[in-house]
Amino acid sequence: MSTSESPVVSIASTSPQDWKYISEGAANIVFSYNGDPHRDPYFNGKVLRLRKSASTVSPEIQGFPPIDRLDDCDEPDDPIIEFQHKIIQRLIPSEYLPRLASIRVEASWLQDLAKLCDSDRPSHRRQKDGIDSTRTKAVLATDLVGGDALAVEIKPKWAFLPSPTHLSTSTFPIKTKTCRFCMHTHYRSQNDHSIPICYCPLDLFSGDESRIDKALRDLWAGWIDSNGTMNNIRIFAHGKMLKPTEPSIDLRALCDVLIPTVRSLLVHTPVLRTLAILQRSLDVLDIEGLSNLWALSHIQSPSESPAACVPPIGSTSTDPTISEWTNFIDTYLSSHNTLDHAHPETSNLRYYLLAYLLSATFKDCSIMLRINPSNSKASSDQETNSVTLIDLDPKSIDRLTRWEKLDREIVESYIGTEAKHCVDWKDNT
Ligand SMILES: O=P(O)(O)O[C@@H]1[C@@H](OP(=O)(O)O)[C@H](OP(=O)(O)O)[C@H](O)[C@H](OP(=O)(O)O)[C@H]1OP(=O)(O)O
Ligand SMILES: Nc1ncnc2c1ncn2[C@@H]1O[C@H](COP(=O)(O)OP(=O)(O)OP(=O)(O)O)[C@@H](O)[C@H]1O
Repeated sequence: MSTSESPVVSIASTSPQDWKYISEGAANIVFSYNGDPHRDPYFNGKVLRLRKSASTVSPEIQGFPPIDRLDDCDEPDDPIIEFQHKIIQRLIPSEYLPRLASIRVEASWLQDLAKLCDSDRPSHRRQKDGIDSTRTKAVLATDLVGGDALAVEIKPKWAFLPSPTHLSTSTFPIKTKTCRFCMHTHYRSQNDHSIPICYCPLDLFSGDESRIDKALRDLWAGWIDSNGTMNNIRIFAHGKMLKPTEPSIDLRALCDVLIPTVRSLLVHTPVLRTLAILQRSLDVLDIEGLSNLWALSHIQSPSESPAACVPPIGSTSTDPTISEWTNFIDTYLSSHNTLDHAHPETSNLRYYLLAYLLSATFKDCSIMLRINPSNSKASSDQETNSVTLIDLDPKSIDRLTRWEKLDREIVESYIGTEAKHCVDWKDNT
């Protein structure tokens, strides 16, 4: 597949009917190429990742120019392409990443695809959003679920307990005992009693085979209990997402194949450990410490208003450009460990803001595990099992205010509950 530097090809040489719905998240919807492999070989083994927009929001409100004013050449490539190429690949070896390329798309083609896929989409997503047909560029990526392989997607979420250094006296006893994911699950379960509650990411990230096994069995139980709607685990066969209630599935046999194979893949891949180290080291202050540093730097700044008027965290900051990200990674790789994180300097506020944003990317990505059928004939081109990280988009700095508020609400909702003890992998090393 071409890289971001190559000429951008157009989707128009395929028909919307050639694309099969795979799945979607909050921001993107993904289709796999299912057309004639000889007519359009460029698209074989690829998925199309399209941005979504809120159903009721007009393009002007989303901040995009209206369609008739968009010059095709003006729309930049989706930011994930350059971000993965120039930033993520300096932290994660490219063998664990899908290949990405930019592709031209057209409004009428996208609108036809939107009609075709409507019935495949989950109703809670359909009510909220749809394919953003004002975009003129999308992303082609390696298809990680197609072919004969089984694929398991795990969204592991937060890998660590925070460093106690910057926690307040009230949050310290809670946040150092129960992990953020388990508290978030508890918070959500107050409004939705059907949420599966067993899975703990610290088991999955523990490096300990029996705890990884427990995490996988908890995810499996969540998959069954939620009828495949829990977003922390998805299972695909022949490019299609499975539901546990599908009559053709032998659940026992599937579980017996999947859990040992996925466990073995996870025990042997460096990906989980790398993710955990990145998440932890980039979120070294916790949102509480970052918020204190933000407030301090605004109080100290002579041009700012008095302390009482400190703006919400991140609200007056701009999103980093790619060159700022590049400088950040240079500093992270050369000097992160030399900084005194227990006493962060206000002059380093921007560094810590970017670090937190990047940590958020690694807290929200997913791992795609491909398991090839063991009974297939051995051949020279037989694929091996693989582990790939997906959904490594840059996060916007305006999320910081929401993350700070959410952190407060999650912890407050946990006060007074019987605290779950989540064991951090760092305590075992
Ligand atoms: O805030 P969280 O931890 O709930 O994470 C959001 C995810 O919810 P989850 O907890 O995985 O169910 C959420 O996932 P779902 O839509 O719930 O599948 C998104 O991944 C969201 O990121 P973005 O809007 O795609 O950039 C995620 O938002 P960010 O926190 O990454 O901004
Ligand atoms: N390269 C790929 N091959 C196969 N399936 C994919 C690929 N990339 C994404 N998918 C599927 O599409 C889904 C949505 O993609 P993605 O996670 O990138 O969207 P998102 O909106 O950013 O998600 P989230 O809400 O979790 O942030 C994934 O959860 C996965 O099931």
